[in-house]
Amino acid sequence: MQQSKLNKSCLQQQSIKVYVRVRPLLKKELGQECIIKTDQQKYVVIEQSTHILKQEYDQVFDEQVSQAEIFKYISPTIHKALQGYNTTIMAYGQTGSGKTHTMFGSDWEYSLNISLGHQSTFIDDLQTDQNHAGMIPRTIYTLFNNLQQGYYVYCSFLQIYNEKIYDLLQDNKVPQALQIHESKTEGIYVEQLTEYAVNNLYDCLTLMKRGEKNRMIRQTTMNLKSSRSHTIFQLLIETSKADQGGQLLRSKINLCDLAGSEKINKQDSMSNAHLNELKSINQSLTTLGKVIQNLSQNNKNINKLPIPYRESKITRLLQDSLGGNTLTNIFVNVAPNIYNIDETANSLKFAQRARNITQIVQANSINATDQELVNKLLKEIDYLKQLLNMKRKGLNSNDMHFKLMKIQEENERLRQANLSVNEVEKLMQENRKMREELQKLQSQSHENSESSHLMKHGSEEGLSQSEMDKQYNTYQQTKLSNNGLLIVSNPNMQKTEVTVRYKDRGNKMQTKLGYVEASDQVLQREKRLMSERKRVIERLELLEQLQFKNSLNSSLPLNGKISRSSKKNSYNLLNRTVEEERTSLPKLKIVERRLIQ
Ligand SMILES: Nc1ncnc2c1ncn2[C@@H]1O[C@H](COP(=O)(O)OP(=O)(O)OP(=O)(O)O)[C@@H](O)[C@H]1O
Repeated sequence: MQQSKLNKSCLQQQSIKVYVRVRPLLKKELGQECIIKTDQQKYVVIEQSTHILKQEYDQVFDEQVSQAEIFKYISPTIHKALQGYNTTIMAYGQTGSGKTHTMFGSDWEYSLNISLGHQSTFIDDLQTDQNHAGMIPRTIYTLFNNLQQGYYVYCSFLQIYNEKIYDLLQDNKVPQALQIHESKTEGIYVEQLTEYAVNNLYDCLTLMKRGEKNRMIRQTTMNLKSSRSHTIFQLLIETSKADQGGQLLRSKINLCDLAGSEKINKQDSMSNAHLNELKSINQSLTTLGKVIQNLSQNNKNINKLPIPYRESKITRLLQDSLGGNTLTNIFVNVAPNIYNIDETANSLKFAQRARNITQIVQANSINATDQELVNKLLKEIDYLKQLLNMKRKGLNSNDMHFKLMKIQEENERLRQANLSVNEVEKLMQENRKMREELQKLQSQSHENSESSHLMKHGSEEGLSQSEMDKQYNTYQQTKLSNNGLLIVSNPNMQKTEVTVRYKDRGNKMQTKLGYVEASDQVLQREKRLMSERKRVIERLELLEQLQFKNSLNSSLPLNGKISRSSKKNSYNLLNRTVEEERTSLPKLKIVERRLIQ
């Protein structure tokens, strides 16, 4: 096996690109003095007695410049990501300066003309909209529009709140703080962060909206909906087919919306929670400032300063974006009014320093037969299988042990063998398929748990099927017109979504979303399961007789034959239902034939 290494394409030197964006005055600020001027879309000019400056940036956007116009400067980096370059786009600035507006947009899907035929309208609007959708939805749109066959996309979304990392795509009631790790193949990564396999633009936008909803926000003096956490929405792009040189491409797009710094307002009484947030936001931004300052000085000095990446979670996670192999674009958002002049001057100082940082970048590719990659894939596949197994068992009475056992044996065989490029490609596809199945099961089990609760309420109310259907239709329309993104799906056609009414403890009428299962469909499913179970048991019994006849007491090679451990495990499984008989039964048939010969 070859040594683990990231293959290097030609190295390029690249400065961090810094864009300054000045937001317009908000309604509540109308009439206030604007102190920021822009010149030739390159310079920021401030001429006040306390602050006089004229500074150059890669681009300066005044309040007139639309989101669509701004995205034109970002779009080339997204294309670079498709060639294997890691890319980061982040927004920095004081609270209320327009970071979230720049990255996500401002309630854009509500403001657009989204009707019941929402999908095409939504996409058309994203294409033509000038001012609502921010850099993240536009990045997603551009990425999927340019994705070639054989490219896979995975998506994750995290927030750092009070110096703890949380997964924004898990609707955990008690969120679990996650840990940062570093490995040779992965670089710096967050353990247990869910990575969703996304196949299209809709799925990806839906995840973005789901995560955004889970983010911590609070009303502050500066902003009605102030983000209280740093977020990173990450898209991982991988090729599933190696090129002629046996290389697989792998790159990341980090889309980061930082929390904004905020002054302690002595007049306002702040809650302890608010003060704690403020302290940890300001501390992490100070560390980010130090990192940027030292990196920019190191560019000029021979004596290198230490870079305090580890002093905050955000700098640790962005380590590669700030001082490593990444094409980095920073938006520095500023408010235009005199009231914020000190914060604006600080933000511009940060922007100047960031501009001095140069990075050495290269496209990433991994040798498909790299031992570390292979080990990682095998480990992941083992893990996913176990998860899948548990999920499947939790969902219905079908038992997947038999299948799992077969796959584990196959895995063991692969582990001992040197893998060819083709085999690694197969592993990657298997991994992807399992992730997709797991995601489906996860969303189904979520629906199921909601369903049993709501079914109860539905029956308590004694709603008839037609009443439920009527309410379902009303619900469907509300949901589509409210959201515009989520499709109410009914994947296995065994359930019908309804809105059920019920009385709460205070005897007040409430409505909730629920599901009803058509009874004949349930019966049919049970019947099918029973006959599958019977057939599998018969096969296993026959196999046992044949093995006995042939006095097969020693292990056989695994490929296409059955081992002693399989035999033993098969017997343990006799009383369990096996779901995927179509895949397991043909294999058993082959075994029988060989034994008879
Ligand atoms: N370019 C812009 N055009 C129109 N409105 C804007 C623009 N930038 C910001 N706003 C508005 O200003 C307000 C504050 O913006 P936003 O929430 O994006 O700030 P922020 O920097 O993310 O703040 P925080 O750090 O507190 O989360 C919002 O109401 C937003 O819609």
